[in-house]
Amino acid sequence: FNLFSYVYERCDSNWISFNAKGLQNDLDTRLFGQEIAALLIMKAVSRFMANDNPKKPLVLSLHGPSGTGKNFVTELIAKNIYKKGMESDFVNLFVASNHFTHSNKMETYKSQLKQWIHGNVTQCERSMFIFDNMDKMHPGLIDAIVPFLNYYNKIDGVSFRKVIFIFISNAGAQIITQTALELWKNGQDRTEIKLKDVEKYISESVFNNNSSGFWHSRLIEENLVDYFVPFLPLEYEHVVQCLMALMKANGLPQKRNVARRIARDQIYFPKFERVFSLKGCKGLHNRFCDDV
Ligand SMILES: Nc1ncnc2c1ncn2[C@@H]1O[C@H](COP(=O)(O)OP(=O)(O)OP(=O)(O)O)[C@@H](O)[C@H]1O
Repeated sequence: FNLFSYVYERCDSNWISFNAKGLQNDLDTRLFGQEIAALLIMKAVSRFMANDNPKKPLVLSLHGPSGTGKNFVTELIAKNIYKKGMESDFVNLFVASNHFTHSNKMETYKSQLKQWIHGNVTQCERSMFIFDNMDKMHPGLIDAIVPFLNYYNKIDGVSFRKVIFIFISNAGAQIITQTALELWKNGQDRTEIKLKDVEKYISESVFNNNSSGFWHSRLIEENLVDYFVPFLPLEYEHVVQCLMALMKANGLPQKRNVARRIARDQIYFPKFERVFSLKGCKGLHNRFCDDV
Protein backbone atom coordinates (compact mmCIF):
# COMPACT_ATOMS: atom_id res chain seq x y z
CA PHE A 1 0.00 0.00 0.00
CA ASN A 2 2.83 2.37 0.90
CA LEU A 3 4.61 1.70 -2.36
CA PHE A 4 1.36 2.28 -4.24
CA SER A 5 0.78 5.65 -2.58
CA TYR A 6 4.42 6.53 -3.25
CA VAL A 7 4.17 5.86 -6.98
CA TYR A 8 0.59 6.89 -7.80
CA GLU A 9 -0.53 10.40 -7.16
CA ARG A 10 -3.12 10.70 -4.43
CA CYS A 11 -5.00 13.55 -2.87
CA ASP A 12 -2.92 13.60 0.30
CA SER A 13 -0.09 15.53 1.93
CA ASN A 14 2.55 13.34 0.26
CA TRP A 15 1.49 14.79 -3.06
CA ILE A 16 -0.13 18.08 -2.17
CA SER A 17 1.55 20.41 0.27
CA PHE A 18 2.27 24.09 -0.03
CA ASN A 19 5.92 25.09 -0.17
CA ALA A 20 5.75 28.77 0.81
CA LYS A 21 9.52 29.27 0.74
CA GLY A 22 9.74 27.63 -2.67
CA LEU A 23 7.05 29.90 -4.11
CA GLN A 24 8.65 33.01 -2.60
CA ASN A 25 12.01 31.98 -4.01
CA ASP A 26 10.57 31.28 -7.47
CA LEU A 27 8.74 34.62 -7.51
CA ASP A 28 11.89 36.46 -6.40
CA THR A 29 14.32 34.81 -8.77
CA ARG A 30 12.37 33.58 -11.79
CA LEU A 31 9.57 36.08 -12.38
CA PHE A 32 10.92 39.35 -13.77
CA GLY A 33 9.41 42.81 -13.58
CA GLN A 34 6.18 41.76 -11.85
CA GLU A 35 6.78 42.89 -8.28
CA ILE A 36 3.14 43.83 -7.69
CA ALA A 37 1.80 40.54 -9.06
CA ALA A 38 4.40 38.59 -7.07
CA LEU A 39 3.45 40.35 -3.84
CA LEU A 40 -0.28 39.81 -4.35
CA ILE A 41 0.07 36.18 -5.37
CA MET A 42 2.35 35.31 -2.47
CA LYS A 43 -0.04 36.94 0.00
CA ALA A 44 -3.16 35.37 -1.51
CA VAL A 45 -1.85 31.82 -1.89
CA SER A 46 -0.01 31.61 1.43
CA ARG A 47 -2.98 32.95 3.41
CA PHE A 48 -5.35 30.61 1.63
CA MET A 49 -3.20 27.52 2.00
CA ALA A 50 -2.54 28.24 5.68
CA ASN A 51 -6.26 28.40 6.41
CA ASP A 52 -7.70 24.98 7.11
CA ASN A 53 -11.24 26.27 6.99
CA PRO A 54 -11.54 28.87 4.21
CA LYS A 55 -14.97 30.43 3.69
CA LYS A 56 -14.78 30.27 -0.09
CA PRO A 57 -12.43 28.99 -2.81
CA LEU A 58 -9.54 31.23 -3.77
CA VAL A 59 -10.27 33.07 -7.01
CA LEU A 60 -7.40 34.86 -8.72
CA SER A 61 -7.87 36.76 -11.96
CA LEU A 62 -4.61 37.50 -13.77
CA HIS A 63 -4.66 40.35 -16.27
CA GLY A 64 -2.13 41.93 -18.56
CA PRO A 65 -0.58 42.07 -22.01
CA SER A 66 0.71 38.99 -23.81
CA GLY A 67 3.96 37.33 -22.73
CA THR A 68 4.24 39.01 -19.35
CA GLY A 69 4.19 35.88 -17.18
CA LYS A 70 0.55 35.08 -16.39
CA ASN A 71 0.77 31.41 -17.45
CA PHE A 72 4.29 31.20 -16.12
CA VAL A 73 3.28 32.32 -12.62
CA THR A 74 0.43 29.82 -12.66
CA GLU A 75 2.98 27.07 -13.31
CA LEU A 76 5.04 28.36 -10.37
CA ILE A 77 1.99 28.21 -8.08
CA ALA A 78 1.14 24.66 -9.23
CA LYS A 79 4.75 23.55 -8.82
CA ASN A 80 4.83 24.73 -5.20
CA ILE A 81 1.57 23.06 -4.22
CA TYR A 82 1.50 19.82 -6.22
CA LYS A 83 4.48 17.50 -6.36
CA LYS A 84 3.71 16.91 -10.04
CA GLY A 85 3.09 20.59 -10.73
CA MET A 86 1.06 21.20 -13.87
CA GLU A 87 1.23 17.45 -14.59
CA SER A 88 -0.83 16.72 -11.48
CA ASP A 89 -4.20 15.05 -11.98
CA PHE A 90 -5.58 17.65 -9.60
CA VAL A 91 -4.58 20.59 -11.78
CA ASN A 92 -7.07 21.21 -14.58
CA LEU A 93 -6.27 23.60 -17.40
CA PHE A 94 -8.96 24.86 -19.78
CA VAL A 95 -8.10 27.04 -22.73
CA ALA A 96 -11.31 28.82 -23.73
CA SER A 97 -10.27 29.21 -27.36
CA ASN A 98 -9.54 25.45 -27.66
CA HIS A 99 -12.04 23.74 -25.41
CA PHE A 100 -15.21 25.77 -25.89
CA THR A 101 -15.13 26.81 -29.53
CA HIS A 102 -18.62 26.07 -30.86
CA SER A 103 -21.22 28.57 -29.75
CA ASN A 104 -24.05 26.15 -30.65
CA LYS A 105 -22.72 23.63 -28.12
CA MET A 106 -22.82 26.01 -25.19
CA GLU A 107 -25.44 24.05 -23.23
CA THR A 108 -23.39 20.84 -23.60
CA TYR A 109 -20.21 22.66 -22.54
CA LYS A 110 -21.99 24.08 -19.50
CA SER A 111 -23.15 20.72 -18.19
CA GLN A 112 -19.83 19.00 -19.03
CA LEU A 113 -17.86 21.71 -17.28
CA LYS A 114 -20.05 21.61 -14.19
CA GLN A 115 -19.80 17.82 -14.07
CA TRP A 116 -16.03 17.93 -14.56
CA ILE A 117 -15.49 20.43 -11.76
CA HIS A 118 -17.90 18.67 -9.41
CA GLY A 119 -16.42 15.25 -10.16
CA ASN A 120 -12.84 16.38 -9.69
CA VAL A 121 -13.49 18.19 -6.43
CA THR A 122 -15.35 15.12 -5.17
CA GLN A 123 -12.08 13.24 -5.76
CA CYS A 124 -9.88 15.95 -4.28
CA GLU A 125 -10.90 19.08 -2.39
CA ARG A 126 -7.48 20.64 -3.06
CA SER A 127 -8.03 20.79 -6.82
CA MET A 128 -6.94 23.67 -9.00
CA PHE A 129 -8.78 24.92 -12.11
CA ILE A 130 -7.09 27.26 -14.55
CA PHE A 131 -9.03 29.02 -17.29
CA ASP A 132 -6.79 30.57 -19.91
CA ASN A 133 -8.17 33.11 -22.41
CA MET A 134 -10.98 33.74 -19.98
CA ASP A 135 -12.07 36.83 -21.92
CA LYS A 136 -12.80 34.57 -24.93
CA MET A 137 -15.10 32.39 -22.84
CA HIS A 138 -18.84 32.68 -23.42
CA PRO A 139 -20.46 34.72 -20.58
CA GLY A 140 -23.02 31.93 -20.08
CA LEU A 141 -20.22 29.46 -19.50
CA ILE A 142 -18.57 31.76 -16.96
CA ASP A 143 -21.88 32.08 -15.17
CA ALA A 144 -22.15 28.27 -15.07
CA ILE A 145 -19.09 28.07 -12.83
CA VAL A 146 -20.11 30.98 -10.62
CA PRO A 147 -21.87 28.82 -7.97
CA PHE A 148 -18.60 26.93 -7.37
CA LEU A 149 -16.83 30.20 -6.51
CA ASN A 150 -19.30 31.30 -3.91
CA TYR A 151 -19.49 31.07 -0.12
CA TYR A 152 -21.70 27.95 -0.10
CA ASN A 153 -20.91 25.33 2.47
CA LYS A 154 -21.53 22.47 0.04
CA ILE A 155 -22.99 21.95 -3.43
CA ASP A 156 -24.61 18.51 -3.89
CA GLY A 157 -22.70 17.26 -0.89
CA VAL A 158 -19.32 18.61 -1.98
CA SER A 159 -17.39 21.51 -0.52
CA PHE A 160 -15.49 23.72 -2.96
CA ARG A 161 -13.91 25.92 -0.32
CA LYS A 162 -10.38 24.56 -0.68
CA VAL A 163 -10.25 24.84 -4.45
CA ILE A 164 -8.11 27.38 -6.29
CA PHE A 165 -9.52 28.97 -9.45
CA ILE A 166 -7.17 30.98 -11.66
CA PHE A 167 -8.51 33.03 -14.56
CA ILE A 168 -6.03 34.31 -17.13
CA SER A 169 -6.83 36.95 -19.70
CA ASN A 170 -5.64 39.97 -21.64
CA ALA A 171 -8.72 41.88 -20.49
CA GLY A 172 -7.67 45.12 -18.86
CA ALA A 173 -4.27 45.03 -20.61
CA GLN A 174 -4.89 48.43 -22.14
CA ILE A 175 -5.52 50.19 -18.85
CA ILE A 176 -2.55 48.45 -17.22
CA THR A 177 -0.25 49.46 -20.07
CA GLN A 178 -1.57 53.02 -20.03
CA THR A 179 -0.91 53.29 -16.28
CA ALA A 180 2.60 51.85 -16.64
CA LEU A 181 3.34 54.25 -19.49
CA GLU A 182 2.15 57.26 -17.50
CA LEU A 183 4.41 56.28 -14.60
CA TRP A 184 7.31 55.88 -16.99
CA LYS A 185 6.64 59.33 -18.52
CA ASN A 186 6.58 60.87 -15.03
CA GLY A 187 9.89 59.21 -14.23
CA GLN A 188 8.26 57.08 -11.52
CA ASP A 189 9.11 53.50 -10.74
CA ARG A 190 6.69 50.89 -12.10
CA THR A 191 6.32 49.46 -8.58
CA GLU A 192 4.65 52.73 -7.57
CA ILE A 193 1.44 51.68 -9.29
CA LYS A 194 -1.44 52.19 -6.91
CA LEU A 195 -2.88 48.74 -6.62
CA LYS A 196 -6.33 49.85 -5.47
CA ASP A 197 -6.73 52.04 -8.58
CA VAL A 198 -5.54 49.37 -11.00
CA GLU A 199 -7.77 46.73 -9.42
CA LYS A 200 -10.75 49.04 -9.71
CA TYR A 201 -9.96 49.93 -13.32
CA ILE A 202 -9.45 46.31 -14.30
CA SER A 203 -12.72 45.13 -12.79
CA GLU A 204 -14.59 48.05 -14.36
CA SER A 205 -13.05 47.58 -17.78
CA VAL A 206 -13.62 43.83 -17.92
CA PHE A 207 -17.17 44.22 -16.66
CA ASN A 208 -18.09 46.94 -19.14
CA ASN A 209 -16.31 45.68 -22.25
CA ASN A 210 -18.97 43.94 -24.32
CA SER A 211 -16.39 42.15 -26.48
CA SER A 212 -15.05 40.38 -23.38
CA GLY A 213 -16.50 37.17 -21.92
CA PHE A 214 -16.46 38.86 -18.53
CA TRP A 215 -19.04 41.35 -19.83
CA HIS A 216 -21.69 41.87 -17.19
CA SER A 217 -20.75 38.49 -15.81
CA ARG A 218 -22.11 37.47 -12.41
CA LEU A 219 -18.54 36.67 -11.50
CA ILE A 220 -17.77 40.38 -11.30
CA GLU A 221 -21.25 41.48 -10.23
CA GLU A 222 -21.17 39.20 -7.19
CA ASN A 223 -17.59 40.17 -6.23
CA LEU A 224 -16.35 36.60 -6.39
CA VAL A 225 -12.84 37.42 -7.57
CA ASP A 226 -10.59 37.73 -4.52
CA TYR A 227 -7.67 39.35 -6.33
CA PHE A 228 -7.36 41.08 -9.69
CA VAL A 229 -3.65 40.69 -10.35
CA PRO A 230 -2.07 43.12 -12.83
CA PHE A 231 0.85 42.05 -15.02
CA LEU A 232 2.74 45.03 -16.39
CA PRO A 233 4.26 45.22 -19.87
CA LEU A 234 7.91 44.15 -19.78
CA GLU A 235 10.86 46.42 -20.55
CA TYR A 236 14.12 45.77 -22.37
CA GLU A 237 16.01 44.77 -19.18
CA HIS A 238 13.33 42.19 -18.35
CA VAL A 239 13.64 40.68 -21.82
CA VAL A 240 17.39 40.40 -21.24
CA GLN A 241 16.69 38.64 -17.92
CA CYS A 242 14.27 36.23 -19.65
CA LEU A 243 16.90 35.41 -22.27
CA MET A 244 19.58 34.78 -19.64
CA ALA A 245 17.17 32.49 -17.77
CA LEU A 246 16.37 30.62 -20.98
CA MET A 247 20.06 30.08 -21.73
CA LYS A 248 20.59 28.69 -18.23
CA ALA A 249 17.51 26.45 -18.42
CA ASN A 250 18.80 25.02 -21.70
CA GLY A 251 22.25 24.33 -20.28
CA LEU A 252 23.85 26.95 -22.50
CA PRO A 253 26.47 29.50 -21.42
CA GLN A 254 24.81 32.72 -20.25
CA LYS A 255 26.11 35.36 -22.64
CA ARG A 256 24.78 38.80 -21.68
CA ASN A 257 26.02 40.42 -24.89
CA VAL A 258 24.00 37.91 -26.94
CA ALA A 259 20.97 38.41 -24.70
CA ARG A 260 21.23 42.18 -25.13
CA ARG A 261 21.53 41.88 -28.89
CA ILE A 262 18.49 39.61 -29.21
CA ALA A 263 16.51 41.79 -26.78
CA ARG A 264 17.31 44.88 -28.87
CA ASP A 265 15.86 43.12 -31.94
CA GLN A 266 12.43 42.72 -30.31
CA ILE A 267 9.61 45.11 -31.12
CA TYR A 268 8.98 47.81 -28.52
CA PHE A 269 6.27 50.41 -28.10
CA PRO A 270 5.47 53.30 -28.20
CA LYS A 271 7.29 53.27 -31.52
CA PHE A 272 9.51 56.25 -30.82
CA GLU A 273 10.34 55.75 -27.13
CA ARG A 274 10.62 51.92 -27.36
CA VAL A 275 9.76 51.33 -23.69
CA PHE A 276 7.76 48.09 -23.57
CA SER A 277 8.27 44.82 -25.40
CA LEU A 278 5.25 44.13 -27.61
CA LYS A 279 5.29 40.38 -26.96
CA GLY A 280 6.87 40.54 -23.50
CA CYS A 281 9.09 37.48 -23.16
CA LYS A 282 6.93 35.32 -25.41
CA GLY A 283 8.54 33.58 -28.38
CA LEU A 284 12.13 34.17 -27.25
CA HIS A 285 12.79 30.45 -27.25
CA ASN A 286 13.04 30.29 -31.01
CA ARG A 287 15.21 33.37 -31.18
CA PHE A 288 18.20 32.50 -29.03
CA CYS A 289 19.01 28.90 -29.99
CA ASP A 290 20.73 29.91 -33.23
CA ASP A 291 22.60 32.79 -31.65
CA VAL A 292 24.28 31.15 -28.67
N1 LIG B 1 7.68 38.22 -16.15
C1 LIG B 1 8.32 37.14 -16.60
N2 LIG B 1 9.39 36.64 -15.94
C2 LIG B 1 10.04 35.55 -16.40
N3 LIG B 1 9.72 34.89 -17.53
C3 LIG B 1 8.67 35.34 -18.22
C4 LIG B 1 7.93 36.47 -17.80
N4 LIG B 1 6.95 36.69 -18.69
C5 LIG B 1 7.05 35.74 -19.62
N5 LIG B 1 8.09 34.92 -19.35
C6 LIG B 1 8.56 33.80 -20.19
O1 LIG B 1 7.84 33.83 -21.41
C7 LIG B 1 7.05 32.65 -21.58
C8 LIG B 1 5.67 33.05 -22.07
O2 LIG B 1 5.01 33.78 -21.03
P1 LIG B 1 3.54 33.45 -20.51
O3 LIG B 1 3.01 32.27 -21.24
O4 LIG B 1 3.55 33.35 -19.03
O5 LIG B 1 2.79 34.75 -20.98
P2 LIG B 1 1.28 35.18 -20.73
O6 LIG B 1 1.32 36.44 -19.96
O7 LIG B 1 0.52 34.06 -20.17
O8 LIG B 1 0.85 35.51 -22.24
P3 LIG B 1 -0.56 35.36 -23.01
O9 LIG B 1 -1.45 36.45 -22.51
O10 LIG B 1 -0.20 35.56 -24.45
O11 LIG B 1 -1.07 33.97 -22.73
C9 LIG B 1 7.04 31.99 -20.20
O12 LIG B 1 7.00 30.59 -20.30
C10 LIG B 1 8.32 32.44 -19.57
O13 LIG B 1 9.38 31.60 -19.99
